[in-house]
Amino acid sequence: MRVKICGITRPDQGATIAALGANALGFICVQQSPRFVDAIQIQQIQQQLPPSIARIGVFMDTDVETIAQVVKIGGLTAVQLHGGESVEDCQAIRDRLPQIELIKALRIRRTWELEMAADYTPAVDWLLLDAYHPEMGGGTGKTLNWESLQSFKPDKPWFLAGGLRPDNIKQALKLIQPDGIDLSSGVEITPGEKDLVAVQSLFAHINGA
Ligand SMILES: O=C(O)c1ccccc1N[C@@H]1O[C@H](COP(=O)(O)O)[C@@H](O)[C@H]1O
Repeated sequence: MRVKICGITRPDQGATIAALGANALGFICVQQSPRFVDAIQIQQIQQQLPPSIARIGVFMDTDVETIAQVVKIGGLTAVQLHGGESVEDCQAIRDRLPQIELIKALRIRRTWELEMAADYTPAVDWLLLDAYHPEMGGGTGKTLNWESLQSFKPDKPWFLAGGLRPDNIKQALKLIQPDGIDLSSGVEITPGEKDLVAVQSLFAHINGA
């Protein structure tokens, strides 16, 4: 299973979280977020990481050339689209950056919105489900209704996100079996400052300790 820890802002924390067992790290490329990091900061963080770890840039409704520039400077291996990007937008990014893994996040308010996933699967590599929040784009700490996801079986692998924490991860994984999990505020002291003890506890829970 992929385990992504998102909202990394510091090289030392990125390296430690990779050593603790994360196989993907996320960088928030959304200027309005308190977890925002620019391309140079991402470059500095990623220089401390093992080559095997996925480096995922999180964008919201960003133009394709800006994304391409951050990918290049920051050394990203994947792009997560967390805004209102259309299937055509995803395809345009895929055409511009064919070597980059593409993840489309869907912020789910009502169960029927899961049907959108089928439209996106041909254009992306992964899906990601996050909880909807009226004022915030992400990093909200809000959980999805996990029972309602039990029949969610898209044609592409998917990440479960939204309000996951060391103390609820086992319950979530008992109900559903996503291909990856994605945590941000649930392993933080303050936005952008990760709680390394909480990250350690997360891996202990996942690994059944
Ligand atoms: O974390 C942010 O600040 C953020 C801002 C804009 C778009 C996405 C953002 N984060 C994403 O939110 C989810 C998880 O959040 P949480 O665990 O509920 O705090 C994750 O996919 C992040 O990539």
